[in-house]
Amino acid sequence: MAGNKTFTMIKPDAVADGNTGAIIKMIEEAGFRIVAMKKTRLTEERAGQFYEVHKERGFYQDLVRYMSSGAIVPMILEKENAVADFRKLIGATNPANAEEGTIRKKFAKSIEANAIHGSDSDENAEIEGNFFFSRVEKF
Ligand SMILES: Nc1ncnc2c1ncn2[C@@H]1O[C@H](COP(=O)(O)OP(=O)(O)OP(=O)(O)O)[C@@H](O)[C@H]1O
Repeated sequence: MAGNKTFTMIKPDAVADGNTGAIIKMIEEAGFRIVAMKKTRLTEERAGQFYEVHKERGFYQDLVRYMSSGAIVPMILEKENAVADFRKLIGATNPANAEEGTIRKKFAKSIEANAIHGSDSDENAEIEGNFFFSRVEKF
């Protein structure tokens, strides 16, 4: 039976450092199927839309600048219990608190340049996936 879905994107620091392949390997080895994937770049305006929920936070402007500073690799992933299991695989937002064996422990540089994003609910996974991919790309 098909599992449920989550959305992720490899962030500019990790793509620029050449860690895309290693991160995708960890994701697939953890049992996630890649439903959709591309390499693209966000304008400041689109990055601002994506992180709109953080608009009032002090780090918002820096985050928008950082997220539009280089290429990213967004993906839709499928697995049983996808959202929770993926959050476990990526580890804590701040890499200083991320557990051994997590993607952020291995690849994140700081609380901002933390290598990867993972949706925090089924509802947001759907919204975020639709932000990057059209219906025909999701197979
Ligand atoms: N205090 C902070 N200073 C700088 N950047 C931050 C800070 N807190 C969060 N961020 C950045 O904003 C992103 C979104 O913050 P959020 O609290 O939603 O974390 P998260 O859910 O772990 O991350 P994501 O949504 O990217 O998976 C973080 O991944 C990080 O890049």
